[in-house]
Amino acid sequence: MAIKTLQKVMEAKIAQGEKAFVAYIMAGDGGLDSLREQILFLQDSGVTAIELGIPFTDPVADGPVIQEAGLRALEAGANLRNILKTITKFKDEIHTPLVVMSYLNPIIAYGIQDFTKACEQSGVSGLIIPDLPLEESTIITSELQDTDIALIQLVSLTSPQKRIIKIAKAAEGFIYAVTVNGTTGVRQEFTEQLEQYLANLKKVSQVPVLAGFGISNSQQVKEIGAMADGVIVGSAIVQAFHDGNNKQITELLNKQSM
Ligand SMILES: O=P(O)(O)OC[C@@H](O)[C@@H](O)c1c[nH]c2ccccc12
Repeated sequence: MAIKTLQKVMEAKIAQGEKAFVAYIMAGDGGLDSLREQILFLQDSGVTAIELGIPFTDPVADGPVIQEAGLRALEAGANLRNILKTITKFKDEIHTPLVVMSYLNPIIAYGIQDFTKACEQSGVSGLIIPDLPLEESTIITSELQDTDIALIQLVSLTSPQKRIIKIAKAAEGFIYAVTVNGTTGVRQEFTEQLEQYLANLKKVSQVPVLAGFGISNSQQVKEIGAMADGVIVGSAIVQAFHDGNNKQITELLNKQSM
């Protein structure tokens, strides 16, 4: 299996002695019209990849900030289909890999084959499907095989080592190391186990290991970034865009200095 673009981009960043930074946004929060602007803003800010959240009525892994953003996006009429269609319109302007994060339900409703085709047409480089366990992932990996779209696997603090090794074997793009037990959203403190957890993942994984959940300020970006190959920041960016505080996002990235 050829190495996919998303992974190559991550590896190139890391090879420069830098850390990867993935910024999550809720697609359609602020209306579908603001999607282009938000993506280009993050691209200009120098993020390594952009994670596009698809709004869903039952986002079991999400905390209040992303839940509310999802409701606003749904109210604005955003859905998987029109989000992908919107991106297709300006895909030539996007040079930063896009990762679609969706729960399984909207993908099944779309139809897996049609969804995969639409992702290819809009230039999507990766997928995160948090409620699709590795054991069932063939329903989509069979469609992704001949594409340049990577299915990102998630690992949690409670994953047993045997499972971690299994996931690492199947991993492509990067491994998403969830850093908290619970839902997305800003945290003040992280478990003492974090360093060991991430070190172990890096040891068993052939692909970059990125840490996400709870990371919201430059101090945390730096500290947790140092333990992994990079970080993923969601709620803090979603909130900043909602507040019109783009400067805060720039600061988060500028002080990255990892
Ligand atoms: O918001 P946080 O705590 O910074 O966490 C990242 C996260 O938002 C993003 O990657 C994400 C949003 N919803 C998810 C559901 C599952 C896995 C990951 C996600």
